[in-house]
Formats: sequence, C-alpha cells, structure tokens
Amino acid sequence: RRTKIKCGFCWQSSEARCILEEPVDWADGFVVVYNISDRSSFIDAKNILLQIREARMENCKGEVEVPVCLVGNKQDLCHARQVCEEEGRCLAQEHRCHFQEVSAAESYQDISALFTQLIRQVMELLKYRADRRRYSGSKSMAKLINNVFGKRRKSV
Ligand SMILES: Nc1nc2c(ncn2[C@@H]2O[C@H](COP(=O)(O)OP(=O)(O)OP(=O)(O)O)[C@@H](O)[C@H]2O)c(=O)[nH]1
Repeated sequence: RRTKIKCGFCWQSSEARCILEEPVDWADGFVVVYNISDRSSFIDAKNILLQIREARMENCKGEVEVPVCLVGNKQDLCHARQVCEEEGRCLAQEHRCHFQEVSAAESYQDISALFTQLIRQVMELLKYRADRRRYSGSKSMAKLINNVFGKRRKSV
C-alpha cells in the first residue's frame, strides 16, 4: 500500500522573508534550511522553527511531534561563516529536532541520507497515528456493542 507524504515548502524574498503560511497545518515533516554564511537566513530559520512549534502545540495536543530537521547548508564556505555549528546544534536542541551541516555543492549523499531519515520518521509517525485511530475505533465499537447488548442482557 502506498502512503502519500505531504511536504511543505517555505521560501524567502527580500520583501517578505520567512513565509511559511499554511504548510504548518498539513505538512508531515519539515526540512528548515539556512545558509551558514548568511546570519539573516539563520534568524529566518529560527522564526520558522517557532512557527512550526506553535502550530504543533495547537494541532497535536499531546500527540507525537511532526519530524523536523534543521540544516545548515554551504558548509564549504567556512571562510565566510557567519553562524557557527554550535549555534545550529543548540537551536535544534531547543526545538527537539535533528541537526546537520551539509554542502549541497560538494556532496548530495548527506542530503539524500537526511531526507531518507526524515521520510522514515514520517512513515513511523503515520503508522503510529493509523494504529491509534484503529485502536480507538475498535474501542468505541466495543463500547457501543457493550451499551446495546450489555443493557439488553440485564433486562432479560
Ligand atoms: N558554495 C556553495 N554554494 C551553494 C551551495 N548550495 C547552493 N549553493 C549556491 O547558492 C546559490 C543559490 O542557490 P539556490 O539553490 O538558488 O538557493 P536559494 O534558496 O536561492 O539560496 P540563496 O540565494 O543562497 O539564499 C546557487 O548559486 C547555488 O549554486 C553549497 O552548499 N555551497
């Protein structure tokens, strides 16, 4: 059986940075990317993580959290670095998400592994939710049967 995974995209522009809009309501997972040689992109990433956290708190109500991965791209531009690795790691810890620095220009393997891991986490979450729905569905069916037939038995 095929599972459809919904992905959200956010983008930046000079006039309106940090636009997340509705993906927070329906995306199954997030990859938030900043550029290690551009501090403003890190600030945007922070704001995006906050928006995701707020939306998760409103929507999840105690459920397992939607997987998020924070990525610091352009690791090869270390001479122009404006965000140190530790800052990225701390931000990820604060938001309980995975963190990795990569260089899309130098290697695609890390990025491919990162997406594979995220998709695996998303699949696990979707399975967990489906199991829970099935369990609560069968529980309410048992309750219904008990209400109908249980009462009848008493009155016989
Ligand atoms: N040195 C380096 N350049 C990169 C890397 N990833 C992307 N780029 C370059 O950054 C430029 C912008 O890349 P895009 O894919 O258009 O991404 P974007 O979101 O518009 O990124 P920015 O313009 O950097 O904000 C392109 O010239 C890419 O080749 C990387 O890991 N290292």
